[in-house]
Amino acid sequence: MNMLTLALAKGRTADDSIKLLEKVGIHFDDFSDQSRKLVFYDAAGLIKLIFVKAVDVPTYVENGAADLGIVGKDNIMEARKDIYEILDLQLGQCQFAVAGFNGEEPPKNNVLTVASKYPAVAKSHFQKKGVPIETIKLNGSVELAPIIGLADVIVDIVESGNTIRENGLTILEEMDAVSTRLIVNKASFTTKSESVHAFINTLQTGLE
Ligand SMILES: Nc1ncnc2c1ncn2[C@@H]1O[C@H](COP(=O)(O)OP(=O)(O)OP(=O)(O)O)[C@@H](O)[C@H]1O
Ligand SMILES: O=P(O)(O)OC[C@H]1O[C@H](OP(=O)(O)OP(=O)(O)O)[C@H](O)[C@@H]1O
Repeated sequence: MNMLTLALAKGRTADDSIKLLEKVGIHFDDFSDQSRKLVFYDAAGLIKLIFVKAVDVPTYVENGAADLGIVGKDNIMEARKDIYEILDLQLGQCQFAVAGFNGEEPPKNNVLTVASKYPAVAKSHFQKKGVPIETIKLNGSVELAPIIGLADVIVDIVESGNTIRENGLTILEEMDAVSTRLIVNKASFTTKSESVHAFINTLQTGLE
């Protein structure tokens, strides 16, 4: 068996991801998302876990710096990397949506302006509908954009809907469902086949 490197997304899904790994018997005794440590080894010595920013997980996996990644579908869709998406881990469940002010007419002469943490996702969504847009990349508090006139609408993640509601916006269009996924480097899938498949099978037992 090869030791596998697993890139795990920091942020709100990290604890649940670690819990899922623990549930299937993969233990990281010294893991704490409060510590400044970025590399952890499982007790059996089979997995080297690197703890990285969610947005960077697909990059680590595509380049083979990590064999495996645990990251949200939002970041996978935005990154458009050449990787395999293998399992839906059913964590961090939410949805992409277009949101804005209800009843507002789309701009007639100029293109629709869309603010998002996910400009590629936004572009692809509106392109499929034949609607030309201009994207404005933001890194958070995206709901502010229509309020202060920075953009006509936003493309963002919605879970409870509280952020949208509390800022006076409405969902104008529902888009793809988002949840945390297991992704695999294409070369590792073949060259480390035994270890990768053992990991996938083990993780799958935690989902049933
Ligand atoms: N409101 C939400 N409900 C459920 N899952 C969410 C929600 N917001 C984000 N997620 C999922 O959790 C992942 C991590 O989100 P989080 O906001 O912690 O990371 P981030 O966007 O990288 O953070 P930041 O850029 O603020 O450091 C997202 O990629 C997404 O898949
Ligand atoms: O529908 P809700 O349950 O309100 O969740 C949706 C909110 O959660 C995420 O924001 P996050 O908390 O990551 O903050 P930021 O992106 O604005 O930094 C997302 O960008 C929405 O703003």
